[in-house]
Amino acid sequence: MKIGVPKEIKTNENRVSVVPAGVEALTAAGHEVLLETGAGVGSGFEDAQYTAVGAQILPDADSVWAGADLIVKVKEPIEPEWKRIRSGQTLFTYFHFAANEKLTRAHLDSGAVCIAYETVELPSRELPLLTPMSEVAGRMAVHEGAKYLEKLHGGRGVLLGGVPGVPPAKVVVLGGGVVGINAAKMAAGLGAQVVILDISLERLRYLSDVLPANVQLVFSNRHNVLEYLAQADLVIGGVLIPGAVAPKLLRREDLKLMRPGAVIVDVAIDQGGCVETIHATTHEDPTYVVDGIIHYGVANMPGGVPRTSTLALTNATFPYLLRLANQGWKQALRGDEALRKGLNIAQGYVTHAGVAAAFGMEHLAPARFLE
Ligand SMILES: NC(=O)C1=CN([C@@H]2O[C@H](COP(=O)(O)OP(=O)(O)OC[C@H]3O[C@@H](n4cnc5c(N)ncnc54)[C@H](O)[C@@H]3O)[C@@H](O)[C@H]2O)C=CC1
Ligand SMILES: CC(=O)C(=O)O
Ligand SMILES: [Mg+2]
Repeated sequence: MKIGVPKEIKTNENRVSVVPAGVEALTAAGHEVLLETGAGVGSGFEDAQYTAVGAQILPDADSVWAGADLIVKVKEPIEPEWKRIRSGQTLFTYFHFAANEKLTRAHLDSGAVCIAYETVELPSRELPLLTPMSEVAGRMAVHEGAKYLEKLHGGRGVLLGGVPGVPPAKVVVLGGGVVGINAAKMAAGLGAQVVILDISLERLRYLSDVLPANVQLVFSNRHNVLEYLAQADLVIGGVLIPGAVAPKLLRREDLKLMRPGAVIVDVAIDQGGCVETIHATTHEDPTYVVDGIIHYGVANMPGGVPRTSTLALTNATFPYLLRLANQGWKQALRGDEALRKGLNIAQGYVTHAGVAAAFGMEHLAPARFLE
């Protein structure tokens, strides 16, 4: 099969979807890898490292998209890329369709098969292709939050860990999944006083076993969210209903309860965000202020640390990519229930209930396309 690796063009996105080790395994299995020149440079991989293991380097994105049966990316194709998508082509990447109707309609119109990293789901309910980036973003949310709490950046001027004689900052984490546990570990390690709110008692029990004593576990309901919000210096949003638009846990009027100069890092922004006043921002211009509260809504946070993120992402995605290449999408999805849950759009139809619900559309079960 011909596998295309375009250079990511979303602003400040320096990850790449396949590393040289992956190309080596794909070419050994008899596949051709078409890589856009410079695709790996932002993650520290030169073209020569790819050609050494059998990749063909193509001069531009048009030739990669035109030549490949299977396109593997990191981020959703953005508008300038839409005209390149061909009917029948398979796309394997993050899409986050439920947050963006225009994106969804463009992919429906393309006739392509869209398998979304973020909804591949194991029987344990783990999201194996989202997990590594949620680990990165959860950890990074604390760095970013600490930075914007500095006075220079408009924050309250509070140091997360405090110092002897001065109490530490209060960090409230909404959702105790992968983002939540990673954020909590980092914030707690810096000495902050952390609260995680989640609706899953099973998850709260697990978190109480593995997290240190400066992390409090609280059941998430509106009453409790507002109580902890009022004391927070930093709020980190990490709730998720897989594939669906994120529930809004903070409303605009709630910001008035918060301390001026407090910071919200809404990691859940890629599914629309869990804060009513959040909108997507970029690494170049990551924050804005509403009612005195700093909002951070970067939708590709791991793109800011591309070396770590590319290695972490491709460790997880590669086995699935190899299966798609070896078997073709239909056979690979027939044999793997987890990967089948990744099918969001096929040949003009929505195949994921969460995406369909976001826009009041109908959806067909993936099985309909695998006969
Ligand atoms: N902005 C970025 O660059 C990135 C964003 N993300 C996003 O971060 C979000 C979280 O991802 P993960 O932690 O991997 O998800 P996860 O599935 O591991 O955790 C989500 C948690 O939210 C909890 N939850 C659901 N509804 C809730 C509610 N109403 N109140 C409180 N808790 C609730 C669930 O019980 C679960 O524990 C996703 O939208 C993901 O796409 C992930 C990586 C990078
Ligand atoms: C998960 C995601 O959207 C990202 O890593 O950019
Ligand atoms: Mg994202």
